Amino acid sequence: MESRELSWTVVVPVKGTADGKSRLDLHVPPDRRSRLADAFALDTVAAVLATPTVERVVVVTETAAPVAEALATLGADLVGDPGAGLNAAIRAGLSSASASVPAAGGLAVLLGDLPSLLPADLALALDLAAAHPLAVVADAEGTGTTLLAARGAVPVPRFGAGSAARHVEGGHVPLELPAGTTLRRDVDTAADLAQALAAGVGAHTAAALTPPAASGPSPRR
Ligand SMILES: Nc1nc2c(ncn2[C@@H]2O[C@H](COP(=O)(O)OP(=O)(O)OP(=O)(O)O)[C@@H](O)[C@H]2O)c(=O)[nH]1
Ligand SMILES: C=C(OP(=O)(O)O)C(=O)O
Repeated sequence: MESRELSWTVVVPVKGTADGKSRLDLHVPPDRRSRLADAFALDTVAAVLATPTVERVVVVTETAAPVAEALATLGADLVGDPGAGLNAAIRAGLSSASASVPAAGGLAVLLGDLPSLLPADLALALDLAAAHPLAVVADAEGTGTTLLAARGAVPVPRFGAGSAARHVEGGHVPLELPAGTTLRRDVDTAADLAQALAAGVGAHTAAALTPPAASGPSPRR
């Protein structure tokens, strides 16, 4: 087995604009939906920063976006979004981050819509990914991608509908993870959000769902 306990640099794309999470049909005003999208990103990045083998988190976003300052306050480094879609944003993050990845380090891409993510689940996946030059984790449906990881290489992002199969075709090895891992629980739709709430969500998402002066879901952490 190749070296374990690599330290990782993780690139997280966060749209940060008002049109994020357009499939999340909750019958709420658009500003509320975009606050929720920001909360997903904050919970995702907080979990990544709490993962012991993660050394650095690079968030690619519009640096003027309301969420950018909060992400930086958590401890993420920011890279400006080139404004040419998800794959271009990820390539910008990888190109900025790869220059400072140590020889014994790994480089990963994690999507920023995983409000249930637990650091232990990410740590396990990164540990397993360390055995492969390129690895991928599919979303709960098995069609999308939540994580790409690379050791001694740079992941090749081919995100968009059906991306898991494209990443496998591109040489990323699918990781076998325990059933129920929170790493696969991305939130695109209201049904996904219901499942995420059942698994438990981070404090930002719980707060964003709690109407003022009323009780709502309790944060898990
Ligand atoms: N920086 C950046 N991040 C993006 C971009 N598009 C999507 N993302 C992020 O990538 C992750 C997964 O994206 P999607 O599920 O496609 O999110 P989305 O575009 O907000 O959602 P839909 O409108 O429902 O397609 C989320 O963390 C998004 O914030 C982009 O153009 N730039
Ligand atoms: C962007 C992707 O996922 P989602 O289904 O969350 O949009 C993807 O898997 O490429």
